[in-house]
Amino acid sequence: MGSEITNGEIVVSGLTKHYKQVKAVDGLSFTVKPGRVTGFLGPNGAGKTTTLRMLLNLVRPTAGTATIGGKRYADLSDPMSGVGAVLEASSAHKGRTGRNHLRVICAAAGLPSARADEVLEIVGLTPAANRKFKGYSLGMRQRLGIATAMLGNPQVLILDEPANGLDPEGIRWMRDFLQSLAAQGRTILVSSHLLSEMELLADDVVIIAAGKLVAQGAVGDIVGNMGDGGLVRVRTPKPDELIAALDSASVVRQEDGALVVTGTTAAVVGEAALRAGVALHELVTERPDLERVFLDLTAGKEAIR
Ligand SMILES: Nc1ncnc2c1ncn2[C@@H]1O[C@H](COP(=O)(O)OP(=O)(O)OP(=O)(O)O)[C@@H](O)[C@H]1O
Repeated sequence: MGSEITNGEIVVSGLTKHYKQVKAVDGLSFTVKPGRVTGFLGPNGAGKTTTLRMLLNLVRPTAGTATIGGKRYADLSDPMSGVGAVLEASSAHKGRTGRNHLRVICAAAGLPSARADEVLEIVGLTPAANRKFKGYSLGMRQRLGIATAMLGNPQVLILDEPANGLDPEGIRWMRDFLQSLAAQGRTILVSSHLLSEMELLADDVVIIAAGKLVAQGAVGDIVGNMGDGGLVRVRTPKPDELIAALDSASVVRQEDGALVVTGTTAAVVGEAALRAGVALHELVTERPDLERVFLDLTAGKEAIR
């Protein structure tokens, strides 16, 4: 792996990018740890791509800094072995095979052409190595993009929306692939606008909206906190007695006779039923629609722009 970066921690500090009136990124600070897959999550237009572009020295910040392994990208002497990135759906010369596409880049970068076959193997594209790019599916194009980013055997991998358009099997492959790279001690940063994707792919998550940090932490903790607004669905032959035993303001009667209780847990409802001496025929916790909670968490911020 690249010797220049030994600890590929990404540190974003006070990062800001203004385009005339638009505060695309606005005083953003977060860190990304090596050895983990970190999801960079935010609704469309939140500023994810602009942040990644600043990290890769493709856009100049209005203020603040972004470093990888303690250095700005522009100061890396061998960026290819330090950082691999795929910012857009991969494109290649349509009539060129995947293998030749990679060989051309190897030649330009001074890498042995055998490296092309190694990265094809790493991303599972060997069977399609001699097929032309124009015949590649979206999933194969994503893999070829990642293969390109892996040419320099980078310590840090940055992928913009890598799961976009993948089918469940493709997402499962992506998860296993990214997890295996993280297990080797690499730093993996992947963006998405879908919480459900991040739940599948990431260990940690950084959530932004309107260019600002909303939350950062282990994906399980963040999703767990979002789940606090859970619902308990309960069915009893004596609903009036149960409602009397609960905070009635939190209970909604359903048309099918069930009760839905908000802001509580199944344990609290079960114990209230026991105290009231009513039988329960059903008691389930319903997970809130996390995508909905995520949108609520990040909504309203749009208006700030
Ligand atoms: N070159 C530019 N000039 C002007 N405004 C820009 C430019 N690049 C981005 N923006 C604006 O900055 C904001 C953030 O855009 P950005 O692409 O970083 O968001 P994003 O989170 O990556 O969204 P998406 O998922 O849609 O790509 C948007 O309002 C966008 O219109």
